Amino acid sequence: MSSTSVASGRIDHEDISVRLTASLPFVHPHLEVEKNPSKGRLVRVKRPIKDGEVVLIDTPYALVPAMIVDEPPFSLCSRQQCNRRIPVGAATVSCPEKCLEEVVWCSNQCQSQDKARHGLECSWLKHISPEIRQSQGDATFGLLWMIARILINKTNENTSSTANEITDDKISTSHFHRKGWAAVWNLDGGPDHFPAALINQWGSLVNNYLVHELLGVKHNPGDILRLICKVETNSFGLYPGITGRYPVVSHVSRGDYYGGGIYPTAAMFNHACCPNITHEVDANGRRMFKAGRDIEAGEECCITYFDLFEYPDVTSRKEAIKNSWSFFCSCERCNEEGSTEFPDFLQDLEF
Ligand SMILES: C[S@@+](CC[C@H](N)C(=O)[O-])C[C@H]1O[C@@H](n2cnc3c(N)ncnc32)[C@H](O)[C@@H]1O
Repeated sequence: MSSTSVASGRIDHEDISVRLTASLPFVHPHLEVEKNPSKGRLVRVKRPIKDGEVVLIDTPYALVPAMIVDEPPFSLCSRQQCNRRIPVGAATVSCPEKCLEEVVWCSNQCQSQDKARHGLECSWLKHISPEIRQSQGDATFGLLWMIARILINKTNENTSSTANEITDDKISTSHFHRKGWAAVWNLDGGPDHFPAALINQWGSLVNNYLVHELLGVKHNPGDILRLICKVETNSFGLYPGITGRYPVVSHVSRGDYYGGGIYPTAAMFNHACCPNITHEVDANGRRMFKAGRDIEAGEECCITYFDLFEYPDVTSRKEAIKNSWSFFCSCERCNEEGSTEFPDFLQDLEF
């Protein structure tokens, strides 16, 4: 067991495994959130942080198992307070209603403790998911299931209505003081961040599938649409390995996707292709962020949003970011590598 402590901002894996989820999220005392005109909010370091220090540990507000890969390396225990990853082939408990193959628990105890929560999604999964998967595809179903689980967790949290009063222009920089649904609703991303055609498509999905009598929770369709925008802007994938080692080790990938989730506190990190923060998920879905090098006071803390191993050149990285997150990366590495590339407009000129 390590002698370091959360209070000093230094924790290691052994500490985390015995710490109660209730004491999370942990945010290093040297971090603060501020606003930037081009990137929105960002996380900055007030006082230096050493290479390897844990800077943040977050618990997921909701997780869903991978829907888009044939053989994910793990399934996930459905009980939100457990989230255990279960290796393929290990024993699991399935839903007695056989609602969906991907719904499993790691033990009878988890299944029985999750009965009430799962009861709110079970009929919807059983009767509506086949239609969604067939007509909209697995990725869209995964997104809608994530939204359904968030709404169920919000309902179970029994939050006050004040969390719902936030509008996009009022999202607050005091994000680290918010927890649960209040932190989810304070996330960036509104309908104006996405093309109108996509918003219309999501609006139809909300009306057809999420405002539905078989889903055990009811919400305003406009708010559900805003929630989809927030989830699309802020969700994290689950991978077995570490994301964001830098410099990139050319033969080390973070491994295969096995699920996705919303980590409301960690979603404050912006992206850089030369990240100074790594992140990794433990066996219960908790996500730990560590300094990848010494970080000086005043530096921004950035993670990478994708596996840098898969996108070695600046052109493929810019393309991936544009397609998946709709922003233009101007990190130090892209600026440096981009300046050595032949600009697009010159390629069109005839000499
Ligand atoms: C997960 S959120 C990060 C926190 C966000 N800046 C906020 O205000 O809550 C992702 C969004 O942040 C912005 N962002 C992240 N990294 C960026 C970067 N390198 N350059 C520009 N914008 C970035 C984009 O708007 C992106 O959709």
